[in-house]
Amino acid sequence: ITPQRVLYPPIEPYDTRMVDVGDGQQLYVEQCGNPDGKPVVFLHGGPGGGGGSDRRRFFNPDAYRIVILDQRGCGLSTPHIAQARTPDEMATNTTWKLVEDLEVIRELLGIERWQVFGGSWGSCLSLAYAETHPDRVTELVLRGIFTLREQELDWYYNFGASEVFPELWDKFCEPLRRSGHDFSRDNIAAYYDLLWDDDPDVHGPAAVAWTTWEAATTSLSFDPSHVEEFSDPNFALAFARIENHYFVNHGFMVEGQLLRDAHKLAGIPTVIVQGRYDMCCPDVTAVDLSRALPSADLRIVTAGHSAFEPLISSELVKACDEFAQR
Ligand SMILES: CNCC(=O)c1nnc(C(C)(C)C)o1
Repeated sequence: ITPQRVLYPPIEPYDTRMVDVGDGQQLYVEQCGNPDGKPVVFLHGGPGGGGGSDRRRFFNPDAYRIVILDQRGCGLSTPHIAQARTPDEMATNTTWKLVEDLEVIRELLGIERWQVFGGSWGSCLSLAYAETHPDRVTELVLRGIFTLREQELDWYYNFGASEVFPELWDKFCEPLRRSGHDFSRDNIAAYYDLLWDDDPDVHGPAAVAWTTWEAATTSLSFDPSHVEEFSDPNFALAFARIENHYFVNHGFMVEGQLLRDAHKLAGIPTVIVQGRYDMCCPDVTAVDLSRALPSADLRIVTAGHSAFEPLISSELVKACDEFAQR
Protein backbone atom coordinates (compact mmCIF):
# COMPACT_ATOMS: atom_id res chain seq x y z
CA ILE A 1 0.00 0.00 0.00
CA THR A 2 1.74 3.15 -1.17
CA PRO A 3 1.06 6.65 0.24
CA GLN A 4 -0.90 8.73 -2.29
CA ARG A 5 0.07 12.12 -0.84
CA VAL A 6 3.18 13.56 0.76
CA LEU A 7 3.55 16.51 3.12
CA TYR A 8 3.64 19.96 1.52
CA PRO A 9 7.12 21.58 1.41
CA PRO A 10 8.47 23.30 4.53
CA ILE A 11 7.23 26.91 4.94
CA GLU A 12 7.82 29.80 7.29
CA PRO A 13 5.13 31.81 9.13
CA TYR A 14 4.02 35.19 7.80
CA ASP A 15 2.98 36.19 11.33
CA THR A 16 4.15 35.15 14.80
CA ARG A 17 3.03 36.61 18.12
CA MET A 18 2.62 35.99 21.85
CA VAL A 19 -1.02 36.17 22.94
CA ASP A 20 -1.90 37.01 26.55
CA VAL A 21 -4.75 34.65 27.53
CA GLY A 22 -4.81 35.68 31.21
CA ASP A 23 -3.72 33.64 34.25
CA GLY A 24 -0.18 34.93 33.56
CA GLN A 25 -0.04 32.80 30.40
CA GLN A 26 1.37 33.96 27.05
CA LEU A 27 0.74 31.63 24.11
CA TYR A 28 2.96 31.40 21.04
CA VAL A 29 0.76 31.70 17.92
CA GLU A 30 1.92 31.58 14.31
CA GLN A 31 0.13 31.92 10.96
CA CYS A 32 1.34 30.36 7.69
CA GLY A 33 0.08 29.98 4.14
CA ASN A 34 -2.56 32.27 2.62
CA PRO A 35 -3.83 35.12 4.86
CA ASP A 36 -7.07 35.12 2.81
CA GLY A 37 -7.29 31.31 2.73
CA LYS A 38 -9.56 28.85 4.50
CA PRO A 39 -8.82 29.09 8.25
CA VAL A 40 -7.57 25.95 10.02
CA VAL A 41 -6.18 25.60 13.54
CA PHE A 42 -3.66 22.84 14.35
CA LEU A 43 -3.82 21.40 17.89
CA HIS A 44 -0.67 19.53 19.00
CA GLY A 45 -0.58 16.38 21.08
CA GLY A 46 0.74 15.40 24.49
CA PRO A 47 -0.63 17.42 26.09
CA GLY A 48 2.58 19.42 26.36
CA GLY A 49 3.92 18.15 23.03
CA GLY A 50 4.37 21.61 21.53
CA GLY A 51 5.92 21.95 18.31
CA GLY A 52 8.19 21.77 15.40
CA SER A 53 7.75 23.22 11.93
CA ASP A 54 6.54 20.06 10.18
CA ARG A 55 3.06 20.53 11.66
CA ARG A 56 2.62 23.31 9.05
CA ARG A 57 2.96 20.81 6.19
CA PHE A 58 -0.39 18.98 6.24
CA PHE A 59 -2.08 21.94 4.53
CA ASN A 60 -1.91 23.40 1.03
CA PRO A 61 -0.37 26.83 1.80
CA ASP A 62 -2.14 28.42 -1.20
CA ALA A 63 -5.54 27.30 0.05
CA TYR A 64 -5.25 27.51 3.83
CA ARG A 65 -4.68 30.21 6.46
CA ILE A 66 -2.84 27.93 8.89
CA VAL A 67 -3.01 28.89 12.58
CA ILE A 68 -0.69 27.00 14.93
CA LEU A 69 -0.20 27.53 18.68
CA ASP A 70 1.74 26.05 21.56
CA GLN A 71 -0.71 25.25 24.35
CA ARG A 72 -0.18 26.51 27.91
CA GLY A 73 3.21 25.79 29.51
CA CYS A 74 5.00 24.17 26.54
CA GLY A 75 6.81 24.88 23.31
CA LEU A 76 7.42 28.64 22.98
CA SER A 77 4.51 29.54 25.28
CA THR A 78 5.39 31.00 28.67
CA PRO A 79 5.89 30.35 31.51
CA HIS A 80 7.39 26.97 30.53
CA ILE A 81 6.45 24.18 32.94
CA ALA A 82 10.03 22.91 33.03
CA GLN A 83 10.74 25.98 35.19
CA ALA A 84 7.78 25.33 37.56
CA ARG A 85 8.65 24.70 41.20
CA THR A 86 5.33 23.30 42.39
CA PRO A 87 2.26 21.69 40.82
CA ASP A 88 0.24 24.79 41.84
CA GLU A 89 1.71 26.43 38.74
CA MET A 90 -0.37 23.96 36.69
CA ALA A 91 -3.63 25.04 38.34
CA THR A 92 -4.86 27.04 35.33
CA ASN A 93 -3.68 24.46 32.78
CA THR A 94 -6.92 22.57 32.07
CA THR A 95 -8.84 21.31 29.04
CA TRP A 96 -11.49 23.99 29.48
CA LYS A 97 -8.94 26.81 29.82
CA LEU A 98 -7.36 25.63 26.54
CA VAL A 99 -10.82 25.67 24.93
CA GLU A 100 -11.22 29.27 26.11
CA ASP A 101 -7.73 30.09 24.79
CA LEU A 102 -8.79 28.93 21.33
CA GLU A 103 -11.75 31.33 21.39
CA VAL A 104 -9.48 34.22 22.48
CA ILE A 105 -7.13 33.47 19.56
CA ARG A 106 -9.96 32.98 17.05
CA GLU A 107 -11.52 36.33 17.94
CA LEU A 108 -8.16 38.13 18.08
CA LEU A 109 -7.36 36.93 14.54
CA GLY A 110 -10.83 37.92 13.28
CA ILE A 111 -11.76 34.36 12.28
CA GLU A 112 -15.50 33.58 12.27
CA ARG A 113 -15.20 29.78 11.86
CA TRP A 114 -12.27 27.44 11.26
CA GLN A 115 -11.37 23.86 10.47
CA VAL A 116 -9.96 22.10 13.55
CA PHE A 117 -7.11 19.59 13.06
CA GLY A 118 -5.75 17.51 15.94
CA GLY A 119 -4.08 14.18 16.67
CA SER A 120 -3.79 12.18 19.87
CA TRP A 121 -4.26 14.69 22.72
CA GLY A 122 -4.92 17.16 19.89
CA SER A 123 -7.92 15.01 18.91
CA CYS A 124 -9.16 15.14 22.51
CA LEU A 125 -8.85 18.94 22.62
CA SER A 126 -10.43 19.20 19.14
CA LEU A 127 -13.47 17.25 20.38
CA ALA A 128 -13.69 19.27 23.61
CA TYR A 129 -13.55 22.53 21.63
CA ALA A 130 -15.99 21.43 18.89
CA GLU A 131 -18.52 20.05 21.41
CA THR A 132 -18.36 23.39 23.26
CA HIS A 133 -18.43 25.63 20.14
CA PRO A 134 -19.89 23.53 17.27
CA ASP A 135 -20.98 26.69 15.44
CA ARG A 136 -17.33 27.79 15.13
CA VAL A 137 -16.09 24.62 13.40
CA THR A 138 -16.27 24.16 9.62
CA GLU A 139 -14.70 20.65 9.56
CA LEU A 140 -12.80 18.27 11.86
CA VAL A 141 -9.69 16.29 10.88
CA LEU A 142 -8.78 13.93 13.75
CA ARG A 143 -5.95 11.40 14.09
CA GLY A 144 -5.00 8.75 16.67
CA ILE A 145 -8.13 9.23 18.76
CA PHE A 146 -7.50 9.78 22.47
CA THR A 147 -10.31 10.77 24.87
CA LEU A 148 -8.56 10.11 28.22
CA ARG A 149 -10.98 7.44 29.40
CA GLU A 150 -9.76 5.28 32.29
CA GLN A 151 -9.30 2.29 29.94
CA GLU A 152 -7.14 4.37 27.57
CA LEU A 153 -4.85 5.60 30.34
CA ASP A 154 -4.66 2.14 31.89
CA TRP A 155 -3.69 0.62 28.55
CA TYR A 156 -0.72 2.90 28.08
CA TYR A 157 0.51 3.44 31.65
CA ASN A 158 -0.49 0.34 33.67
CA PHE A 159 -1.10 -2.73 31.49
CA GLY A 160 -1.53 -3.35 27.78
CA ALA A 161 1.09 -1.57 25.73
CA SER A 162 3.51 -3.02 28.31
CA GLU A 163 2.92 -6.47 26.75
CA VAL A 164 3.81 -5.22 23.27
CA PHE A 165 7.05 -3.46 24.27
CA PRO A 166 8.24 -5.36 27.39
CA GLU A 167 11.85 -4.20 27.18
CA LEU A 168 10.81 -0.55 26.77
CA TRP A 169 8.23 -0.96 29.58
CA ASP A 170 11.06 -2.11 31.83
CA LYS A 171 12.78 1.26 31.28
CA PHE A 172 9.51 3.13 31.96
CA CYS A 173 9.24 1.26 35.29
CA GLU A 174 12.85 1.88 36.35
CA PRO A 175 12.23 5.24 38.17
CA LEU A 176 9.18 3.67 39.85
CA ARG A 177 11.15 0.67 41.08
CA ARG A 178 13.96 2.97 42.27
CA SER A 179 11.42 4.91 44.37
CA GLY A 180 10.14 1.71 46.04
CA HIS A 181 6.82 1.70 44.15
CA ASP A 182 5.21 -1.73 44.51
CA PHE A 183 2.90 -1.44 41.46
CA SER A 184 -0.13 -2.04 43.64
CA ARG A 185 -1.41 1.46 42.78
CA ASP A 186 -1.71 3.40 39.56
CA ASN A 187 1.62 4.18 37.86
CA ILE A 188 0.38 7.61 36.76
CA ALA A 189 -0.21 8.64 40.38
CA ALA A 190 3.20 7.22 41.36
CA TYR A 191 4.89 9.17 38.56
CA TYR A 192 3.21 12.38 39.77
CA ASP A 193 5.24 12.17 43.01
CA LEU A 194 8.48 11.61 41.04
CA LEU A 195 7.88 14.41 38.50
CA TRP A 196 7.29 16.98 41.27
CA ASP A 197 10.04 15.73 43.61
CA ASP A 198 12.31 18.64 44.63
CA ASP A 199 15.44 16.64 43.73
CA PRO A 200 16.42 17.16 40.04
CA ASP A 201 18.10 13.74 40.19
CA VAL A 202 14.62 12.31 40.78
CA HIS A 203 12.31 14.44 38.58
CA GLY A 204 14.83 14.66 35.71
CA PRO A 205 15.34 10.95 35.00
CA ALA A 206 11.63 10.27 35.69
CA ALA A 207 10.64 12.83 33.04
CA VAL A 208 13.04 11.35 30.49
CA ALA A 209 11.82 7.80 31.21
CA TRP A 210 8.13 8.87 30.89
CA THR A 211 8.79 10.77 27.63
CA THR A 212 11.07 8.12 26.11
CA TRP A 213 8.31 5.51 26.63
CA GLU A 214 6.04 7.61 24.44
CA ALA A 215 8.66 8.53 21.84
CA ALA A 216 9.74 4.89 21.44
CA THR A 217 6.21 3.45 21.05
CA THR A 218 4.39 5.93 18.77
CA SER A 219 5.80 4.71 15.44
CA LEU A 220 5.41 1.36 13.73
CA SER A 221 9.10 1.45 12.91
CA PHE A 222 11.43 2.24 15.81
CA ASP A 223 13.26 5.53 15.12
CA PRO A 224 16.16 6.16 17.55
CA SER A 225 16.52 9.79 16.31
CA HIS A 226 12.88 10.45 17.28
CA VAL A 227 13.57 9.06 20.77
CA GLU A 228 16.72 11.23 20.98
CA GLU A 229 14.71 14.36 20.12
CA PHE A 230 12.29 13.66 22.97
CA SER A 231 14.95 13.08 25.62
CA ASP A 232 16.02 16.73 25.89
CA PRO A 233 15.59 17.21 29.69
CA ASN A 234 13.82 20.58 29.31
CA PHE A 235 11.30 19.27 26.76
CA ALA A 236 10.85 16.00 28.67
CA LEU A 237 10.15 17.68 32.04
CA ALA A 238 7.39 19.94 30.67
CA PHE A 239 5.95 17.18 28.47
CA ALA A 240 5.84 14.61 31.29
CA ARG A 241 4.51 17.05 33.92
CA ILE A 242 1.74 18.39 31.67
CA GLU A 243 0.67 14.94 30.44
CA ASN A 244 0.73 13.54 33.96
CA HIS A 245 -1.25 16.53 35.30
CA TYR A 246 -4.01 15.99 32.71
CA PHE A 247 -4.07 12.24 33.27
CA VAL A 248 -4.31 12.36 37.07
CA ASN A 249 -7.23 14.75 36.51
CA HIS A 250 -8.80 12.56 33.76
CA GLY A 251 -8.66 15.52 31.37
CA PHE A 252 -10.94 17.53 33.72
CA MET A 253 -13.88 15.64 32.20
CA VAL A 254 -16.56 13.24 33.28
CA GLU A 255 -15.60 9.64 32.27
CA GLY A 256 -16.56 9.14 28.60
CA GLN A 257 -17.79 12.72 28.23
CA LEU A 258 -16.46 13.37 24.72
CA LEU A 259 -18.02 10.19 23.29
CA ARG A 260 -21.27 10.84 25.17
CA ASP A 261 -21.52 14.31 23.61
CA ALA A 262 -20.18 13.44 20.12
CA HIS A 263 -23.74 13.67 18.73
CA LYS A 264 -23.36 17.47 19.00
CA LEU A 265 -20.91 17.24 16.06
CA ALA A 266 -23.33 15.53 13.66
CA GLY A 267 -23.50 18.51 11.32
CA ILE A 268 -19.70 18.93 11.03
CA PRO A 269 -17.87 17.12 8.18
CA THR A 270 -15.35 14.91 10.02
CA VAL A 271 -12.48 12.65 8.93
CA ILE A 272 -10.87 10.27 11.45
CA VAL A 273 -7.47 8.84 10.49
CA GLN A 274 -6.37 5.94 12.71
CA GLY A 275 -3.34 3.66 12.56
CA ARG A 276 -4.35 -0.01 12.80
CA TYR A 277 -1.24 -0.66 14.94
CA ASP A 278 -1.48 2.50 17.07
CA MET A 279 -0.09 1.26 20.39
CA CYS A 280 -0.52 4.60 22.19
CA CYS A 281 -4.20 5.16 21.36
CA PRO A 282 -5.57 1.80 20.12
CA ASP A 283 -8.29 1.66 17.45
CA VAL A 284 -11.13 0.92 19.85
CA THR A 285 -11.48 4.60 20.77
CA ALA A 286 -11.57 5.68 17.11
CA VAL A 287 -14.23 3.03 16.43
CA ASP A 288 -16.19 4.08 19.54
CA LEU A 289 -16.08 7.68 18.25
CA SER A 290 -17.25 6.67 14.78
CA ARG A 291 -20.15 4.74 16.39
CA ALA A 292 -21.06 7.84 18.43
CA LEU A 293 -20.67 10.03 15.31
CA PRO A 294 -21.80 7.86 12.36
CA SER A 295 -21.46 10.76 9.93
CA ALA A 296 -17.64 10.74 10.47
CA ASP A 297 -15.46 9.21 7.74
CA LEU A 298 -13.26 6.65 9.58
CA ARG A 299 -10.08 5.78 7.67
CA ILE A 300 -7.97 3.01 9.29
CA VAL A 301 -4.50 2.68 7.74
CA THR A 302 -1.62 0.22 8.22
CA ALA A 303 0.44 2.37 10.58
CA GLY A 304 1.18 3.20 14.20
CA HIS A 305 0.32 6.39 16.10
CA SER A 306 2.52 9.15 14.65
CA ALA A 307 1.08 11.74 12.28
CA PHE A 308 4.33 11.53 10.34
CA GLU A 309 4.08 7.88 9.37
CA PRO A 310 3.73 7.96 5.55
CA LEU A 311 0.28 6.34 5.33
CA ILE A 312 -1.09 8.53 8.14
CA SER A 313 0.30 11.81 6.79
CA SER A 314 -0.92 10.82 3.30
CA GLU A 315 -4.49 10.34 4.57
CA LEU A 316 -4.35 13.58 6.59
CA VAL A 317 -3.11 15.61 3.60
CA LYS A 318 -5.80 14.00 1.44
CA ALA A 319 -8.52 14.95 3.93
CA CYS A 320 -7.28 18.54 4.14
CA ASP A 321 -7.06 18.77 0.33
CA GLU A 322 -10.66 17.49 0.10
CA PHE A 323 -11.88 20.01 2.69
CA ALA A 324 -9.98 22.84 0.96
CA GLN A 325 -12.44 22.43 -1.92
CA ARG A 326 -15.46 23.07 0.36
C1 LIG B 1 -0.37 10.01 25.54
N1 LIG B 1 -0.07 11.12 24.62
C2 LIG B 1 -0.68 10.96 23.36
C3 LIG B 1 -0.37 12.18 22.55
O1 LIG B 1 -1.06 13.18 22.59
C4 LIG B 1 0.86 12.19 21.79
N2 LIG B 1 1.47 11.17 21.26
N3 LIG B 1 2.61 11.67 20.70
C5 LIG B 1 2.62 12.95 20.93
C6 LIG B 1 3.71 13.88 20.56
C7 LIG B 1 4.08 13.72 19.09
C8 LIG B 1 3.32 15.31 20.82
C9 LIG B 1 4.88 13.51 21.41
O2 LIG B 1 1.53 13.33 21.57
